[in-house]
Amino acid sequence: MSKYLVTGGAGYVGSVVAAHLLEAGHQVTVLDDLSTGFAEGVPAGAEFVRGRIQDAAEVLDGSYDGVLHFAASSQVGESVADPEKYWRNNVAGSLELISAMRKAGVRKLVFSSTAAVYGEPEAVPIAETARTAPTNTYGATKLAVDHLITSEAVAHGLAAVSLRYFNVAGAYGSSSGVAFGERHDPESHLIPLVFQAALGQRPHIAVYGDDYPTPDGTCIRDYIHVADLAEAHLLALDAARPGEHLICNLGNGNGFSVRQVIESVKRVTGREIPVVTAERRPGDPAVLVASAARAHEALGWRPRRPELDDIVADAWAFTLEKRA
Ligand SMILES: NC(=O)c1ccc[n+]([C@@H]2O[C@H](COP(=O)([O-])OP(=O)(O)OC[C@H]3O[C@@H](n4cnc5c(N)ncnc54)[C@H](O)[C@@H]3O)[C@@H](O)[C@H]2O)c1
Ligand SMILES: O=c1ccn([C@@H]2O[C@H](COP(=O)(O)OP(=O)(O)O[C@H]3O[C@H](CO)[C@H](O)[C@H](O)[C@H]3O)[C@@H](O)[C@H]2O)c(=O)[nH]1
Repeated sequence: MSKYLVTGGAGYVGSVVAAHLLEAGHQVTVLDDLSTGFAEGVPAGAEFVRGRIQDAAEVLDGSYDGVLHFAASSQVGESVADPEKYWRNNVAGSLELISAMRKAGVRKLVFSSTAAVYGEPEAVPIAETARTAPTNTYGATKLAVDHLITSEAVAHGLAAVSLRYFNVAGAYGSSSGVAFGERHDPESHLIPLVFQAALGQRPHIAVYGDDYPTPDGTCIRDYIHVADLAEAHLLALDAARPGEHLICNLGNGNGFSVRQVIESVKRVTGREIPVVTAERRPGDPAVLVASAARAHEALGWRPRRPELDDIVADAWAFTLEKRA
């Protein structure tokens, strides 16, 4: 059994990973300022400290075996409108966290990076060796933290893994029967927005552009089940080596179009979904699909829930449970 600090463990991905760590028998402390997370999202069995990563030195000591770092501001549009918030929270916050880790002698880190570091891809599927050219401040700050981690590994022997998530989706029902899913406010992600249209909470779903060079003209993305993502984090903790910074994409390697996602939601929910076609959203690449080859080789990771309907069904079950 090991002891881990999970920053951002009251948020969507962090709460699911914290639940997986607890189920694997580990001890977990969640550090979260609840800026976008929910105290009830912290899984039972985890210690909860309400606080900021900027003050991580007050929490970390030599009893921790590692840190899983999810805490961040992560809305692309907001990052363009208010870049200072993103440089401060994501980059300066991570610098304080990494510095506190060094002082406390905590020498293992798994970091939530993003496909947004690549920007408009030159080729798909996207490998980790692809050019990094983020098209928004959010992606730029995540790339800066990746560089920060590399230099810490080289200079001070940190054992580190960055996982570059593609489109995280779905929800997780833990063995204790508690479900963890996506609750962003405002919501900007496609699947929860299509649910809102299915529930009549918004008049329709707007498809952002149907003139892309794809088979049905709508954007293609690589949707990965949050529980598959969580399993990769536990494997990453095992794979981390002192002085090395391993970077792995996390996606299924399969793409689905916006229209395919809407069709899947129709099948799963059995509901009508009003759809309108809207302008392209600025900065949206036509196709973003991961090469998951390195995650397979370096982590021994394989997604176990790659079917879009299964991902959508789990997310729908969580949405209904939250409404009940
Ligand atoms: N959801 C996705 O599709 C996706 C894709 C790629 C990368 N990511 C990354 O994964 C991580 C988790 O994303 P999520 O979707 O779960 O987001 P989320 O907003 O649900 O979770 C982030 C959590 O971090 C907390 N937090 C933010 N700043 C903090 C600070 N300074 N100190 C302490 N806590 C702080 C928030 O309160 C929240 O609980 C983020 O780093 C995000 O950039 C997410
Ligand atoms: O109302 C909507 C919302 C989204 N979309 C489309 O649906 C696709 C998926 O959009 P999301 O906003 O759900 O996800 P993104 O692909 O934009 O973003 C994801 O990938 C980014 C990297 O590019 C970041 O990592 C981000 O956190 C992650 O959610 C995109 O083609 C988008 O244009 C619509 O058509 N209508």
